[in-house]
Amino acid sequence: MTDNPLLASTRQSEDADAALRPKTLAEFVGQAGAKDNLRVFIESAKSRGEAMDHVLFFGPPGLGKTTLAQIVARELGVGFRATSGPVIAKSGDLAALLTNLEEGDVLFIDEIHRLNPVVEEVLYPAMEDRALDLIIGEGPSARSVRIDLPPFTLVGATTRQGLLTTPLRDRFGIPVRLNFYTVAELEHVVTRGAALLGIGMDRGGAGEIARRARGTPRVAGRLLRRVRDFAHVAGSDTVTRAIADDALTRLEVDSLGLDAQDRRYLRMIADIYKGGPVGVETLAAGLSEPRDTIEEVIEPFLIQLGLVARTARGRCLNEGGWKHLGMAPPAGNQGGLFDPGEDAAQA
Ligand SMILES: Nc1ncnc2c1ncn2[C@@H]1O[C@H](COP(=O)(O)OP(=O)(O)OP(=O)(O)O)[C@@H](O)[C@H]1O
Ligand SMILES: [Mg+2]
Repeated sequence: MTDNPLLASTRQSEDADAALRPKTLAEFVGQAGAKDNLRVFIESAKSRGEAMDHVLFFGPPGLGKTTLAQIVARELGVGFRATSGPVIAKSGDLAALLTNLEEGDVLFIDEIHRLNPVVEEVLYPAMEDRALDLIIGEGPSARSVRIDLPPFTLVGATTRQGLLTTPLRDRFGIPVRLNFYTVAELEHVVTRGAALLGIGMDRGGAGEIARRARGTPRVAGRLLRRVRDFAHVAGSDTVTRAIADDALTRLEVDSLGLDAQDRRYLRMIADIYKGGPVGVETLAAGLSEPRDTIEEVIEPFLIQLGLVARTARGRCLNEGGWKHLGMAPPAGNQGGLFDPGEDAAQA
């Protein structure tokens, strides 16, 4: 997912993110079910003195996968090694990472759906038997040697759980889905962030930013910084609802939290394809966006809001989508009639 400019800029803001990143489970806002379960698994692993089972975090960008991976290591009181799928080019690179782990360490592999298949093969025995199968020599004299690895916890993160191979997915004992945050949770994220950054913020201001943060803490953090700039220039030391609303409107973030890119996507389906169905490749070409960006970044939130649906025949605008654009569906349009099976499968 680093191939697209949007996510690349996301990566660049990772430094700014670091200041707001919660360091403990207690500080981590929302995702109550996931947190409760993780707490149990962490406590249990600690009391048994064993490495925790492998964990897979999956869900849209910016919901806290990397943050939780770091928290898991910290709460377990073990070392944290981080890498990412596309960076591990050869199986030898992964072997080197694995043999350098210390007992109990967390090895974090971001974008794990982008692992090279040859590298992935090395991971199977490492995850299952905590062993490494190496081939020594070449030709008829080649032999396989098994090396034991220290007990470790693999933490994988992906925005595309569906792209993981079944053997890899099955080897994670603890799969954790992250969901979009509620407005109340994001209000908490904004209030906490404002305090950490020394920004004056009243409840109205926090509520307005939270409502328009696309269900995503990373977006909340980004909007918080931008709104702070507007407040600063306006000579106000407290962000109120009016200041937040004015700033967000100028940033082209609308009442549902959709940005210009989201609206361009909705308008393309409405104006050119009369509400759909239209295939994702066609939309990608029309919007000059990579298909990945559409599927990973744009669509999940619009589907969550019920504005569009993924159907077997393509994307369709739902009634809410037409309404949000202030348009009426053309007569005879069947937008909203969709096959729920595909959405479930895509999730
Ligand atoms: N539950 C939370 N409470 C407070 N802040 C959060 C929470 N989750 C995420 N954040 C903030 O959002 C930022 C983005 O989170 P993170 O980098 O963990 O997302 P991610 O799921 O790994 O995204 P990506 O898929 O792009 O890698 C963090 O720096 C942190 O400041
Ligand atoms: Mg991440």
